[in-house]
Amino acid sequence: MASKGYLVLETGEVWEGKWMGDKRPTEGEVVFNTSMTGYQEIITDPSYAGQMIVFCYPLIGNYGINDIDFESCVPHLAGVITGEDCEAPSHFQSIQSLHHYLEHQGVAGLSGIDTRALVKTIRKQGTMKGKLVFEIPSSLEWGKTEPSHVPVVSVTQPITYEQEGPHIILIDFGYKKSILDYLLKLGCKVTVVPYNTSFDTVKGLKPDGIMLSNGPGNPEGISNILPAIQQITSTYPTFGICLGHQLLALAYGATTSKLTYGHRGANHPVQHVDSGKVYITSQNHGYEVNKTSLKNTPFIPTYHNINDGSVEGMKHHTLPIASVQFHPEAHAGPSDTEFMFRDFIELVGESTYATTS
Ligand SMILES: NC(=O)CC[C@H](N)C(=O)O
Repeated sequence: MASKGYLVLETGEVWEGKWMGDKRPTEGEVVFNTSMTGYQEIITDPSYAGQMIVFCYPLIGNYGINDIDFESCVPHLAGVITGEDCEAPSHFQSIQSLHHYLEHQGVAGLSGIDTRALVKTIRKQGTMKGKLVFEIPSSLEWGKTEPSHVPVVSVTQPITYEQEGPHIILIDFGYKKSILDYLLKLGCKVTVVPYNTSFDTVKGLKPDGIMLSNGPGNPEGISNILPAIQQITSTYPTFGICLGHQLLALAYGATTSKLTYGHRGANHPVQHVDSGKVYITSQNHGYEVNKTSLKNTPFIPTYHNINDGSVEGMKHHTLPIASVQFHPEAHAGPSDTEFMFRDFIELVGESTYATTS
């Protein structure tokens, strides 16, 4: 029988549940995701490094874990919190249960939690730290907050995927495999490079375009790389996704701030400013680019969030640089905005300024 365990929040609130996965107590920032499916993709998205995910959908694990939908080789999240964990999955592609996967990968979790009530608490008080423990501690001490998890999740050496097409440098802040898959499907040669790669190294790889990936944590946590980002992106056509979008904004003088409880789910509506068209997007972020701060930069907003009006995309007013806060690669989520990968590759093909630089 599963042992009892507790989620203890920074506020002192305690939630009792059934322990699942790895047996070591853990701590992290407690965030919630509203997606109804896609727990495997969510759990393996490196952007969740250091965070515990509360799944709003009441049951997870019911279709098991397959060997197709991983977004990274290993999960980096700090824990999983769910209403019910299905221990007997049923799906023709399933190779193991979620419970076993978490156990093998060293990720702890709690099931049997009233996630609806927990989400209401987070919505009201904002994302906060939490611990998963076997016994309620008499006093709460928190581990040192790391400045950024990006150095942990990023590759340490460049990796090239050879193909005949345009050469895209994917700067890895914790990229989801689906981003690489889209680029490869479109025929690109892709080199994944470490997050702190210098301008000279990028130039030496003779890129046709740059993709700035998603990734974990506060974008200000890696502000040391902003001058390189500025130099690289003002030289080559660039597209930024999520953390990549936030870093781009910071590199050109805009500011970012933390949302109360973030946007994490597969049905976030965004509106294209010019056409008025609405797209349903997959999202996973806790920070936003401050709209007013874009006024002092060469960027103009291109998309905004229908729910809270926050900036969801921007483009440079003269150079071929654009970015989005949401995830056009989706996975999990709707493919409404996958056209963005095609548009970017077309732009790379038409662009002359990289080759003349
Ligand atoms: N998915 C991402 O790239 C997340 C970006 C950033 N870590 C945030 O939470 O806002």
